[in-house]
Amino acid sequence: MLQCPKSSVNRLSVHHLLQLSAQFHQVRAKSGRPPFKNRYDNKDDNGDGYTRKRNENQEDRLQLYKSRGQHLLTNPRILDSIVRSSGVGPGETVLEIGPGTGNLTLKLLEVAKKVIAVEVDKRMVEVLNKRVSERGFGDKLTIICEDALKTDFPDFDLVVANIPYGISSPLIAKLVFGGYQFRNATLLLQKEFANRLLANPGDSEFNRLAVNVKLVAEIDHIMNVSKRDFVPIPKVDSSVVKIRLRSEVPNLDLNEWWAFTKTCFGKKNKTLGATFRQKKKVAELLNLSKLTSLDENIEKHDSCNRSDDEEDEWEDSGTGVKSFKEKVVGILRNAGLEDKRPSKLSNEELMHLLSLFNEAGICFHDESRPVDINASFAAS
Ligand SMILES: C[S@@+](CC[C@H](N)C(=O)[O-])C[C@H]1O[C@@H](n2cnc3c(N)ncnc32)[C@H](O)[C@@H]1O
Repeated sequence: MLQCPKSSVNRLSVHHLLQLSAQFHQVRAKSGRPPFKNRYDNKDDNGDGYTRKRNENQEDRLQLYKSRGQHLLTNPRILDSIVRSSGVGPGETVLEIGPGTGNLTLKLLEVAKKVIAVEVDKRMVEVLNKRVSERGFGDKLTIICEDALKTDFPDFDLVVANIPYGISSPLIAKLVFGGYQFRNATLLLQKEFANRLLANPGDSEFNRLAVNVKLVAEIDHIMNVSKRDFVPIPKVDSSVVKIRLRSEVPNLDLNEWWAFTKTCFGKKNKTLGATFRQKKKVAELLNLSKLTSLDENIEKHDSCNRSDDEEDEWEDSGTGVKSFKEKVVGILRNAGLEDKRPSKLSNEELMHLLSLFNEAGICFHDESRPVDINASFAAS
């Protein structure tokens, strides 16, 4: 009788599956019936690293960890569609984040000039290396065995990747704000996350990440992918999106913009009036504005822009919190935005509001603190 270990199916190692399979084949051989052929007996390497694992002893213990987002895309039709929709050409270098066992990498190597694969898991890298050299593509592949969020990427033309979903926000922020020049990024993302990225002002999913990414890039939906196309099957469906950097981006201080959108979208369903009336927020902005006005250039600029009356009011206000709050809310009111929710505003409206605040000497970015894109976008 076949015996299945008591561990759950998700934790069933390939080693156990091989044992089960061997027992099954022995029973069948004893019964005199011809050997049973299943899809795991195939020698073909049709982009399914999992299939090969069952044929090769050294890979038979490779466990896939959910914590690292290790869901391998195994449907060759979807893999082909992703490569086709990326538009990668024979002269181009592709950056792939999280190549895993190489299902997508092998498809990319067939058409690209070069692939740079960034993979954090050494065990995956071993399998990838082996499969790629067996197919004679070794010269075209560079593997960087590091955390994609902690390493600088070499030059590339395109990104094509089934990324670990847990790092989607900071990774996309790194790609679009990291100073990289590339034609486009074709990414497989969790469907809900993709919907948020694709959302427009007024949509319920519209959030800070969408606001920020749309400032510098355009995003298109390419296709949906069923959870059943992955091994192991995840809980969620996926979507492929294509991100293209805009050729012209607004001329603004990105640190200031990120800090501003963080304030506005802190509670995205609150009106801006309610957000900017919060005592803590008012005190924070007041402190920041005082700090910033110590800067020589800003001091000059402020003095030029403030009337004597305004200057007196600023200085006479003791802690200044009350008059500062009135000033902040006054700006919102005059702009007709006091009762508006940030998720209903276009980027142009938000940029206009930021310029009004800045002109009034109200700043959002604390220059004494270094900006960490990973941390800043981790929770978007
Ligand atoms: C969703 S799997 C995709 C595997 C393969 N591309 C496929 O489609 O079959 C994500 C891969 O990203 C790797 N990974 C997870 N976190 C990473 C990180 N911070 N940097 C680089 N790779 C990472 C995982 O080890 C895993 O191999």
